[in-house]
Amino acid sequence: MSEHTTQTATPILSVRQLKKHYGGKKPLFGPAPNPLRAVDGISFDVIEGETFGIVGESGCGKTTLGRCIARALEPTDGQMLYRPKDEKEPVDLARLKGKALRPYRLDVQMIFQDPISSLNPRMTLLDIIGEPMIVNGLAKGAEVKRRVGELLERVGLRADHMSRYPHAFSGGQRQRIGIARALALNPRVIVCDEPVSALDVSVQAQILNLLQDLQTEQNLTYLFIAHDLGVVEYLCDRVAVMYVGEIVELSDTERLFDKPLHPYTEALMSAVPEANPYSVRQPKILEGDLANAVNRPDGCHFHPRCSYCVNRCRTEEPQLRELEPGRWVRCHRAEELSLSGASDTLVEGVEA
Ligand SMILES: Nc1ncnc2c1ncn2[C@@H]1O[C@H](COP(=O)(O)OP(=O)(O)OP(=O)(O)O)[C@@H](O)[C@H]1O
Repeated sequence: MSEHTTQTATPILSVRQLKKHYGGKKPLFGPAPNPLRAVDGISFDVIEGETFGIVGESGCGKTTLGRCIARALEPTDGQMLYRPKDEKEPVDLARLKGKALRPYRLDVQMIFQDPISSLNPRMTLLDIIGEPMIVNGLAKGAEVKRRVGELLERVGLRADHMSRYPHAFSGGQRQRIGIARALALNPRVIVCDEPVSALDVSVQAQILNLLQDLQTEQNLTYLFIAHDLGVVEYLCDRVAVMYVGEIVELSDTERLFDKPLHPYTEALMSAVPEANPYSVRQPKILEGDLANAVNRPDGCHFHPRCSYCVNRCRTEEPQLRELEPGRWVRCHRAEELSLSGASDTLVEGVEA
């Protein structure tokens, strides 16, 4: 059975009990310290062609998860079962290394938050986009130039820009270069790590539209990491909400924003500033800091910050369970709470 999804389509990627821990090695003498559990037993399926959002506060493990999936980091434990295009059986990206990993590694590319630091300032666009093609044997000679020109035009730049360096471009244009570089390897899955959060709002919309057009054209699958819930609501088909290395809620986007099931999701939504003058929303302040990923609170890790906390939450750790088809939640009280969604906030009878 597919875990944490009720979609019937075959997943392109099935993440199972994925862990990435830092530290915790036993010293020569004395007990091993607790590791930092950046990602701690995460499972979900991603369907081909969908945009799967990953949200949560800074430090909850989103980037670590994305980097493990793109194999920029080696997971500590768990599986990442990827279904290659012409092969029936999935391969476990978490287990493969070196040469065996190489062909599949191309299929999963990453776009980074900061287009300035992710592009080598000493390389021209031709080298930045063309070199990975050459290294991976996808093109050589004049073919490289032709492909780079095509890619630049496809992402909204000009082919004759290829002789320039990244510093000659604006933030939005640099993100377009980052997208062209990811596309150069003909990926099927792209991990987009906060791709628009460093950009001006007007430029954000252009980049999001470009990503959507590319997805339709090339049947790309996106893992979209973000903390801007507006962007997530606009772009994602399904969303996983993370808290200290774990998924606390997983749902299709529409139902998540309409009626969240986890108090943490409700608090994240409530924290989004509203421009609507008719809103009667009382923002739920998320008190305290994100729990410490080395010494997490007993019971539900969110309980010290939760306004719905009861005794059971302090002692018994909730499991991620399917409350409605396709809706997973890690909260003992999910059935009895009636939480506010993003649209639950207007004065009655007044349209936004
Ligand atoms: N190389 C590392 N060594 C030790 N700890 C790390 C390392 N990388 C990340 N961490 C820790 O892992 C946890 C998760 O970090 P991560 O960057 O994945 O979170 P995030 O949700 O992506 O945050 P942000 O939105 O700020 O990027 C944090 O506590 C972070 O300090």
